[in-house]
Amino acid sequence: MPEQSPLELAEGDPFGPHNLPYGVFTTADQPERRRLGVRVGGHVLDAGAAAHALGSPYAALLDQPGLNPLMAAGRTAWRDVRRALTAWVTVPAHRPDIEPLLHPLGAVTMHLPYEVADYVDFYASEHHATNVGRIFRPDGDALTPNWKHLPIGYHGRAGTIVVSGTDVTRPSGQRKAPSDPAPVFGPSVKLDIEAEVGFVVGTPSRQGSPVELASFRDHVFGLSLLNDWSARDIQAWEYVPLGPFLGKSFATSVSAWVTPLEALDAARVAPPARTHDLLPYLDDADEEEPGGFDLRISVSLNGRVISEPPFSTMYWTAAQQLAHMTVNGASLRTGDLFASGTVSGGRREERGSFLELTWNGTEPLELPDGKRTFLEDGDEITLTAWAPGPDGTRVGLGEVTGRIVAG
Ligand SMILES: O=C(O)/C=C/C(=O)CC(=O)CC(=O)O
Ligand SMILES: [Ca+2]
Ligand SMILES: [Mg+2]
Repeated sequence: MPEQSPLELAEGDPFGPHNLPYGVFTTADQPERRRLGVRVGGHVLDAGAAAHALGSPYAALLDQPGLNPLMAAGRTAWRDVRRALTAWVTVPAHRPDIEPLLHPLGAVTMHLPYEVADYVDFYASEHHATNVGRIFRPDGDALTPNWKHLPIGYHGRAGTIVVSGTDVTRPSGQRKAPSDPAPVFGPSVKLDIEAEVGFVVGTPSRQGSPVELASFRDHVFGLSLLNDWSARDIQAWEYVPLGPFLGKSFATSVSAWVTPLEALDAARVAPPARTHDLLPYLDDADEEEPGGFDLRISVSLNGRVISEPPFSTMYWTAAQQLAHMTVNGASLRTGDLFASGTVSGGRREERGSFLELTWNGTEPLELPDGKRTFLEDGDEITLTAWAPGPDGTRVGLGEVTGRIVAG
């Protein structure tokens, strides 16, 4: 019997031709040569080599060590390249050219797929913000007065974003519990995760020109799963009044795969009903396209699912976040990454952080190997997700994984 082609995928494969996420890989025989790849089932297609083999006009965009040139090329190029890739992996006549350029995922090393420019992190889940407000500020209102009027965010540290699979060293820092007489220094004892989705900018914008809600698709290339590792003890002491700093800047993990927005057309949903009138630049009531995404996230600790945060519950949309972060005229650069904020649903088993899952350590998770409050050295956290695709298919978003090592 002839060997089955890697292009003949099982029915319902979440990495079929309806998905085609981008990544950057190296092979063992050429560990220094980073190449742009596209995931097809359990393989990665060497996109540059495929473009050359087929005489494609997109070879200059695809024969690259990273995604930046394609991201900068703009929406029409994104659509055309995706059409070409779809044909390359589906038209039988291309098989003899394409098949030799497919590498099994187990035989490649994945890298950060683009150079991160600026990094911004939002705070867009009403459930998360309410929980964190109750925990950190028990004497005040859970939501701050501005929360329903603008998507709150802060600028993070672009240079410490790492690709899935990278170990995370437990950070040290200052902490001071309210009952402590003075601050102490040492390894964080409240190391946590935040299950998030990161949106990456392709097309830049000019300084002084805000990006409107309706221009979201012209600028945003795609999205990835993201874990915003957070040291809650460092954060709780340092954040007043300027916000998160060292408690969140030591490492942020992203998936090796960037899913193009076009692959998620069937996953667009309306965000939750707005409870407050919005200023015109944020008012999405009359937008043609619903601003939410129906992404079903799953969080695992050492291989066991501990939470399933639903992204569809996010109050602020990525388009509103983009409009807000540019409304003052701040420009966008190719590679700017903005994260959604922790995704938490309304139920306990939908919370996207240990802070919330264990109520700041006061209600430990009961796991087969004992009670758990925050992360221990050796723990491995994996986020996965899928979204509805066309015709009842699923779009896999890959995974972001990281293991805690002692500091
Ligand atoms: O309310 C606070 O003091 C801060 C809460 C956070 O941890 C902010 C954050 O990282 C935003 C998010 O991921 O939703
Ligand atoms: Ca965060
Ligand atoms: Mg972080």
